[in-house]
Amino acid sequence: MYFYGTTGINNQGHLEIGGVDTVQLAKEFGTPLYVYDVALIRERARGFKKAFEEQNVKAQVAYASKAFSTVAMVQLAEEEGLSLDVVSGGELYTAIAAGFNPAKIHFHGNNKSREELEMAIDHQIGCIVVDNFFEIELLKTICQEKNAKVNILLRVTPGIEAHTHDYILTGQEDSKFGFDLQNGQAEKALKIVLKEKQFNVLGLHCHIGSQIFETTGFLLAAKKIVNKLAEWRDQFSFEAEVLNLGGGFGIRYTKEDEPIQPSQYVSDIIKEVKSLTNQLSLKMPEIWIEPGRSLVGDAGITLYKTGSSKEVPGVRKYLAVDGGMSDNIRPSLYQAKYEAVLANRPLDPVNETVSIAGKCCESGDMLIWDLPLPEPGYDDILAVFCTGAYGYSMANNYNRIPRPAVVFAENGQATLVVKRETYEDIVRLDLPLT
Ligand SMILES: Cc1ncc(COP(=O)(O)O)c(C=O)c1O
Ligand SMILES: N[C@@H](CCCC[NH3+])C(=O)O
Repeated sequence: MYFYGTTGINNQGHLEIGGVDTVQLAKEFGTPLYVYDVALIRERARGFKKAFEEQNVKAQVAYASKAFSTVAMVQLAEEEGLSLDVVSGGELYTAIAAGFNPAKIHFHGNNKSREELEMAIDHQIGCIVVDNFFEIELLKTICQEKNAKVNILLRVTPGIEAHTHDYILTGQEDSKFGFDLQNGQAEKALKIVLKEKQFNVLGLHCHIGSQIFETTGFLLAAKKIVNKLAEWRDQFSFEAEVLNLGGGFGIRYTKEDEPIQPSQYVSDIIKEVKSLTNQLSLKMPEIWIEPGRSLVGDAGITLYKTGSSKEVPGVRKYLAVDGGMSDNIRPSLYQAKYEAVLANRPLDPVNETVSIAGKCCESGDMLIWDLPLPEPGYDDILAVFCTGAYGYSMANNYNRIPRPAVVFAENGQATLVVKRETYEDIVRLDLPLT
């Protein structure tokens, strides 16, 4: 059994997190329930920040809020001195509603709407990460209308194929994101934005993918970009103040995953950028990163109640829980793997192998295949680990299942930070036939 952060077993023999008994949590707040170990999120945030401070490099650690965006989470990010990456009007609205300092917000996205860009400009956010030629024109027009000047980064694709699931590759040439560095698009974009007085071009951004376990991809990306920066310094007298290398740092979901320390990614990246800029006599840019999963992923667990089970003789036993792909779509979408225990009796001898099914009307709604467990009964509490990133944020109402509540646990204190959806919420936007 592997425990993350403050997760462990208490005197009652129950799983606890943040000093709070998970069986009590399930009783008080119902299931399914997302629970976060706040101390672990703080530890992860401080780890990234410290890694930069130790190397004495100007930096911003921007929390990629797509991993888990709620008002309380954004406030926690601010408490920890992080910047914030948002990718939609909804995430930006959440940040503003949370009172997050707009100057530390970076806005991403491959198809930001006019309304979203206007919202970003009106709130004077820190920077807009420009993704494509269409956006350059749109942003220019809006800035002219509003007589505004914005900080921008150009998102470039450096042609890196990170070793991860195909669907979460983003740094390769054939990508819907960004300007390609090698086929001349990035250079063409730079020439355009440098001419526009509405833009203050801070530098470049790239994101090579997600759930990456090696530093090689980041270093290769840095090398390609810094080499290009040297060419651009000579051609256009442009020197980047900022180099944003995105997020994507991998975490441990199961025992097969062997992540490296955040400080390792950071120190390898810094070493590489320092050495490259030195060689090419470029000034050392600020390094920005955008971790999402690695800040919140292993700090979250989901509690479910067990329900029906079905034996397929000689094949397998299915055990159904009261959630599924509606609260965690990652197994169906990416064949993502998770580990889990019975939270109400984690120390019971493991004597069964069961496959955890969700309750959605979809054969692919399976949370975990072949999970070793003590023989489960009806109404046991199943705790699935490492659901803190892209769980709540990708939750949906398929089969009109209400989305679960979210609780923050810290120092023995449980705080409800997102209420459970109700059936009234489910029909709230529906209009009857007239
Ligand atoms: C531009 C950008 N930045 C940051 C992230 C965060 O990635 P992760 O949660 O893997 O750290 C993503 C998602 O992959 C992204 O697309
Ligand atoms: N949502 C994905 C990762 C994509 C990240 C955004 N570019 C996941 O659950 O792993």
